[in-house]
Amino acid sequence: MALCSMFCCVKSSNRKNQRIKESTWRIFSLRELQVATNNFNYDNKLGEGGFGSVYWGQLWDASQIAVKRLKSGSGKAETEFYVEVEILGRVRHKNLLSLRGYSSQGQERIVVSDYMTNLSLLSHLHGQHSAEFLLDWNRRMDLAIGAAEGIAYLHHFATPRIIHGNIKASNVLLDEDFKAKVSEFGFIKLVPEGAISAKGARGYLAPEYASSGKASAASDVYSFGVLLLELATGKRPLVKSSSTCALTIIDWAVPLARERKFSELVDPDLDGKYLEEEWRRVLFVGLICAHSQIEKRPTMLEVVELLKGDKEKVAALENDEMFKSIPGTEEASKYVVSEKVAKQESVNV
Ligand SMILES: Nc1ncnc2c1ncn2[C@@H]1O[C@H](COP(=O)(O)OP(=O)(O)OP(=O)(O)O)[C@@H](O)[C@H]1O
Repeated sequence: MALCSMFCCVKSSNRKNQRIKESTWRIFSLRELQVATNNFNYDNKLGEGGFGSVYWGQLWDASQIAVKRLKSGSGKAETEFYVEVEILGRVRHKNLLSLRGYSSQGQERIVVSDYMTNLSLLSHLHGQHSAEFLLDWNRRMDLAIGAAEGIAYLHHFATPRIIHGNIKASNVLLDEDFKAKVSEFGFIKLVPEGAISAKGARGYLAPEYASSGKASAASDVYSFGVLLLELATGKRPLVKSSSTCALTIIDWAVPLARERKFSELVDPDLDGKYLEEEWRRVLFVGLICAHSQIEKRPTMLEVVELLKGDKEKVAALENDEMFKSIPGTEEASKYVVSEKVAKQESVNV
């Protein structure tokens, strides 16, 4: 908390500065990053994921940065790292967190980006900012569309096309105006295969990605669907169903959506203040994205259109087979299967 307030103080005085520095791309020396992060001090640590740890830092010009130090030993050879990171560094879109540069000395492989003052969707939905209720419905809708546009850019317009591979709430960052900045796109190319299946991605991985270890545009769509469901329901990707078991948010939501029990699905933190039509759109789009049959999932471009409210497409979506009520037994047996799976995975909830 102390660390957070320190960041917030520095934040406002640096806003202007940060905007000016945003687009510069360069190689950092290890020494400069050591100075900026107080030698990768524990107090500067923002968190740790499957690839390594992220530190808050401040450069000589007072701009704030996030420094991702990839796990030692997992580093790619210098040339390979350089090639991949240079490709990612060229990607620019209003809803993607651009890289500022990198450092590659000895065994160290470090990626530098701007520090996002409002942290991540994870911290607002389930973490340190959740009690402040800063994500009203308008912001959530805006974040959903923004993040979808960022990912659609990666899939359909970036050269070469980029698969994100690790879409989740901690990788959707919020800038000072609460606009979505999707981070860590393409990082799966910077780390060894399998790093993603770490426990942090639980509940986000499409079944075919979890079993093959191969990410695809369709597996990104699945993960994005889970994210939409989190925004609509306020639940985590794994929903507690008993003291020892959890369901995926999809298995929890599908039966309720089929029975049109929306009041049981909506995030109570919204306190009834949301546009029903938009909320349903986010719910149904989220569910179709997470369809178990890959070919039924929309592309990210279609997701953007749907979220923006293409009336015909949304109506067709709500009438999709997936949301037709199925008599008793099938629904019940689906729950049992999910519970078994959850048990086998010894999910900790
Ligand atoms: N540029 C940034 N600005 C602010 N916070 C950031 C930034 N980059 C990362 N973070 C935060 O730092 C924390 C650690 O990030 P990190 O990416 O290491 O972990 P993760 O997202 O949980 O897992 P993974 O490595 O699988 O993405 C997360 O809470 C993330 O939201």
